[in-house]
Amino acid sequence: MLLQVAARALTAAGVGPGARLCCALSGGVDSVVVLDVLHALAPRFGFSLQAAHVHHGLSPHADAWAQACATRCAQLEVPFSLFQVSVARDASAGLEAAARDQRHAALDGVACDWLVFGHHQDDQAETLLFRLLRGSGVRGAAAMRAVDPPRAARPGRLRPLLDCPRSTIEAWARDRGLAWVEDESNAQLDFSRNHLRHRVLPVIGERFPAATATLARAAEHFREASELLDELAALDQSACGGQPLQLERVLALSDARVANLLRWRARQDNFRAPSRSRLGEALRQLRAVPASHPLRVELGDMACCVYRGRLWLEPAALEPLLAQRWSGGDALRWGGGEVHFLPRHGEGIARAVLDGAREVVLSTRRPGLRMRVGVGRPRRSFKKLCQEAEIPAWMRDRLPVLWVDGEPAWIGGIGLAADFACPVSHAGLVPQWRKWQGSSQA
Ligand SMILES: Nc1ncnc2c1ncn2[C@@H]1O[C@H](COP(=O)(O)OP(=O)(O)OP(=O)(O)O)[C@@H](O)[C@H]1O
Repeated sequence: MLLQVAARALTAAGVGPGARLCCALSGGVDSVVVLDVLHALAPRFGFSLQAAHVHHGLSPHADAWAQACATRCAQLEVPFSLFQVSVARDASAGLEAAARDQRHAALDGVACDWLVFGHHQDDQAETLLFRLLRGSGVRGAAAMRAVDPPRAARPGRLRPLLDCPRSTIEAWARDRGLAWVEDESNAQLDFSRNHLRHRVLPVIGERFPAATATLARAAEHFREASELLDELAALDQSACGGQPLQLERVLALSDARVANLLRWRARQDNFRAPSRSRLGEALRQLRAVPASHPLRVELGDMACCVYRGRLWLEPAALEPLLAQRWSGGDALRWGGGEVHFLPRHGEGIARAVLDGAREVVLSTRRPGLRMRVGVGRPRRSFKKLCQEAEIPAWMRDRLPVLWVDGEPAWIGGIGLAADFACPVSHAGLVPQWRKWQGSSQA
């Protein structure tokens, strides 16, 4: 039964001949069984198999666990890698979370298409209960997936035993005479999750024998709901004019939809999830303040900004700006973000002008700055340019200006000076301002 369940997950992931699988091997019963199952299925599917263990150096038994993993892989003739990481004992997110981050970062470095984990149905149920008790929302309560496809340079994640109860996995290990190590921390009841596993769930199970399967199913429902909320947010963003959002349309949505949209937007730009109370406060201000009024409400590490009927998110903390010389590079840092110089034919600033200049500097505006943005149009003051480009007052001192021999050639968020424009069929450079690292938008 275990083989069939795992085979179904591999098929669903499209694993076939030539795929490279790596078993994330802790040495515990779950991943030892996964390794065993993968080893049995490899000839049928034609994938190559390796295993990796992360040595956190936290337990006095860590060396023994790593040795047990190496021994088992040698018996199966499966290539084995050992990663040694050092976890800061005073990590602000907590020791377990820091170890987890280090583990996943190390495993992401394995040259493979899929990392395969030993998570099972009881993990799913325990995680749901734990998270609900900690106050998670729909997204936090969403189930792990059996198949998380690879993205960017990161291998995909497979959890082929996710639908199996722990008892089935342990029975397989006993029947096959497998050896595994016990993590002594799993028995410590002062860890909340262990308390749920050893004390709470058995009591629930006395009255509700199918509790584990039912809770795992509930986690699936939460995942579906969470995916639907993400889809709704993407639709709402398009209906509200994309980025930046049009405030009037946003305010036509219910509070719950605005909150969902802002949470989703925050995730897209790698901000931390805002607290419910701060989000409520932002919503109150958005609805109370006249649309023409500029607004900047801080929500944790991001700020919700409104200016001239547009709404967007940006980092709450503004990083210092340092003037820098440009000497032909692809990019310069600017505050928390960057200005990129993209080579384009017949577009942007004439390359020959930049190469022939005595000094090209990226810095902020200078007193008396005036610039002509269109051929034949008058030069306009910085203030006027900002008003036309609808740039709020609090951002104006942070706009990057490219000074070529003392003349403004480009202003981030405003555009190019007509006098510096690249003639057709000449080499040009188009400056592009990415306002902060992690921003999904240039
Ligand atoms: N030290 C390790 N080295 C390699 N793989 C590991 C290690 N620890 C855990 N794993 C992998 O992660 C799976 C889940 O382990 P465990 O339940 O201890 O972690 P978790 O923190 O609950 O899960 P997650 O890492 O997904 O948050 C294991 O079955 C195994 O595949």
